[in-house]
Amino acid sequence: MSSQRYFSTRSSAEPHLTFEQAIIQGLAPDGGLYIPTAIPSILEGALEKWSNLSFAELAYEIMSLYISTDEIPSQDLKSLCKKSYSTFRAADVTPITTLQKDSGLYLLELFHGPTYAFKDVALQFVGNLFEYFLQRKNAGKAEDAADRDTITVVGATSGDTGSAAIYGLRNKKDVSVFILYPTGRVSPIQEAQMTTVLDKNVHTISLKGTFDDCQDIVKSIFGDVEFNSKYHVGAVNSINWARILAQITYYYHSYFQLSKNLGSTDFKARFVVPTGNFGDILAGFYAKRMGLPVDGLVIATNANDILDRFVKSGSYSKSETAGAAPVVHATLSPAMDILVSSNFERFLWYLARENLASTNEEAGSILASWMSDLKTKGTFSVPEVVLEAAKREFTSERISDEETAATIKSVYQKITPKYILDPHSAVGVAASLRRIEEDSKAGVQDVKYVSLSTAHPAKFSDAVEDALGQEEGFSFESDVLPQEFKDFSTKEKKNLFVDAADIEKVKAVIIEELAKEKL
Ligand SMILES: Cc1ncc(COP(=O)(O)O)c(C=O)c1O
Ligand SMILES: N[C@@H](CCOP(=O)(O)O)C(=O)O
Repeated sequence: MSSQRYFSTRSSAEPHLTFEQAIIQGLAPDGGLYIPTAIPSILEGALEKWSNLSFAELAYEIMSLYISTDEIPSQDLKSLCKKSYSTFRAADVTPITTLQKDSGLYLLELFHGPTYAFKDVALQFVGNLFEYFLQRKNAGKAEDAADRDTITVVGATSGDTGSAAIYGLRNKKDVSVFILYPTGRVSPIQEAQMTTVLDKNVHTISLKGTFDDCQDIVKSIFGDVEFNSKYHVGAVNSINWARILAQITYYYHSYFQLSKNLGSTDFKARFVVPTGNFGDILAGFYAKRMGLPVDGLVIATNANDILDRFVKSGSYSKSETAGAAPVVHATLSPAMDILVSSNFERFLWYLARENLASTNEEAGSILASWMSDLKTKGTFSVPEVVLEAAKREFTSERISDEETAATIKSVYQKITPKYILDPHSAVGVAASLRRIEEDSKAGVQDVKYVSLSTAHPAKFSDAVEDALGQEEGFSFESDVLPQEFKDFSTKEKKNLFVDAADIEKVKAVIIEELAKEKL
């Protein structure tokens, strides 16, 4: 198969990169996100052929459609997939569990990886992929050679990407990791997961600001040509195409599990995704476009609802009402407290290309214009034809904190007694329950809702304790906390602090810390 090439959402006139180049580059020089020149279709009979594969085998089959053997030989890619998913606690890696059979509600548990959040599925793979590319580039060079290829990973997190990236990249040679997170806006467990990793090449930076401030600084660092060319900046956020690619697998794997569970494929599969940066559900979009029989993709947001507002209005606006200042709400699901969903740009490109543009170049220009308006005016609107196309791919629900807490409680009490949801998963389940009720009233049948459970409840004690603390016999300590989390309080920690959303201060810290690594 000829190798896929990758180009920027903002200008396909730029050089088309190989898979390796796109992964190492992370973000395009024009600020755009890399997308493949084509979304491959699965072959006739693939669904039947793949239905009994292991997660790692299935990941290989899917990734092979985007990575040609002249870039990564089959055996190497199989080994990368096998290694990446050998670290998961569940035999099925991402098992499906039945929440409520009668109403067709299922939960896709994505939190059985090393850091107990769905980010592990991609970041275990990304860490091994970076290592693979670097080992290949540095083959034959001395361990201390000055000309070794290196990567300085700079990532932003609202809580889960950070630890998943650190656990995916720690102990990797020629890699340094810098993770920015908003001070006081991640959970204690999320912070401890990051700051208790004392490896010399791992650095966490607590920054006074929001996740969006951290994300904007990361993107600006990628745009700093001099800094980037000197330090070879790498991306672990979902701006990196490898993150999206690796997340496609669990849509297929869960569909196969559900088909086996039901003993039939005669159902309509609808995936409900608690959404913040749009990377998780975008993988579902690719899965569907490739040929997975997906009857619907539902965006479930918390009060930070830029995506829900877009789906309902066609306006992509930082402010909730015209003229008002943008606000990032602190919610029970903090990892989704995101103002601008950076990955939405990839989907917007397909909307522009398929509904407005006659060439890729024209679509890139439209995207560049929309992104420029978003930056300068805080908003842009799309034509009706584009909004209608968007709604054929995604619908959306906005879930309040009250509904989130009520859903944690109702699942625990009656829907699936004693099952404990984390608040992000509860956003998705609340949206699913809303849809199930609507379907019932409308007489819609044969729908199965797969709600993505994106984190283990142990990572969000406040929300879980608030919702369940009064339940007889409930104990967060004994019912929820894994032993490894109990040890955090006594572990040594290291952290760095930046007192403002200031890119120069962040760059200075990175430079200083890189120098220390060499001592
Ligand atoms: C636990 C959890 N759930 C859901 C999300 C939303 O995923 P995405 O950002 O890919 O939309 C995130 C991160 O954003 C998360 O950390
Ligand atoms: N919720 C995320 C925010 C960053 O999302 P990403 O998918 O772009 O890494 C987090 O947990 O950090």
